[in-house]
Amino acid sequence: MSKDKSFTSSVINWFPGHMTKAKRAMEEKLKVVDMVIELRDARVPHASANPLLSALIGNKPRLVILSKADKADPVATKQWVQKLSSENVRVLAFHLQQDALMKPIVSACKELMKDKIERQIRRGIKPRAIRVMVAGIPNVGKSTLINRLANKKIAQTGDRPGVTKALQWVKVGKELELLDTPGVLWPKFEDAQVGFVLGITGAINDNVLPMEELAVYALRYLKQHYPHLLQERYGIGEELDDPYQMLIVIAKQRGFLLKNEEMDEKRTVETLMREIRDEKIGMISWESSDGNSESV
Ligand SMILES: Nc1nc2c(ncn2[C@@H]2O[C@H](COP(=O)(O)OP(=O)(O)OP(=O)(O)O)[C@@H](O)[C@H]2O)c(=O)[nH]1
Repeated sequence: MSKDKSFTSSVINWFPGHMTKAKRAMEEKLKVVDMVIELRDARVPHASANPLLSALIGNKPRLVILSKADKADPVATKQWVQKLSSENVRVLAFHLQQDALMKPIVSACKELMKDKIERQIRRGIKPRAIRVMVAGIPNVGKSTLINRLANKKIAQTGDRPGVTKALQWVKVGKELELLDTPGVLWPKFEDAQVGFVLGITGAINDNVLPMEELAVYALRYLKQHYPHLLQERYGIGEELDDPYQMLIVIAKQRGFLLKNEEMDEKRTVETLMREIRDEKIGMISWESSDGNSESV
């Protein structure tokens, strides 16, 4: 893609230059917690991860929660859950607004902290509640998760630059205590592909995004991985490979044509992107676990 460079830098510039502050705030919080709940978007589990988090967390146990699982391809999500799991890392996937969260999350945290708790018991120490913080990139579902676990609406300020707030704990049942503000971190910016999939899933403000480029990326990807969904929704046939031609098919199907019979590109692109984000096309994952060598 010819505009890869400018695209990546526009995405990077969108994140305010406060990464050092965010990192420091995260380090402060990490000092007082036993473990971390890291949120990632189930549709883009690689791109929505923060590149520094593993180093920051060190050997503290981690529960990775893949949010928005209701929007992702369930087969891909299952593969990601397996891929990201390890001895010190459990992985769960949820529709954060609808699924029962409390039981599986408390139980995963207890499981991850089992050794430490057992050591305390052996030494005659009564184990206290497990202290946990939630961390993740913007818009990944941190507030939704904290509010559901706390069972009330907690005013969120996050780690916004300039906002200082005393650390507050929220009780989650008897066995867990959660920091009421999450750690907000930036996503990976390693290449344009990451920027594209974050843009497509709505993690980045549309105002800074070249929407036609996102649409072209999305159509190419869908053609390769979910051709039947393109066929079902827009009647885009097997033979069509050129994303621009696919846009024309969509424009014709919807009647998005200008006076001269040319396609109304802006409207077509906007409609396509909206329908992707609203899962009108289907449940789609934008990264496959085979393509990404990462484990956490
Ligand atoms: N469909 C769906 N939407 C979700 C899910 N989790 C969160 N959302 C929506 O995603 C949007 C962002 O959620 P928030 O909880 O505000 O995310 P956040 O990480 O706190 O966002 P910042 O405050 O920007 O850091 C909201 O519109 C939520 O309703 C989910 O599992 N499924």
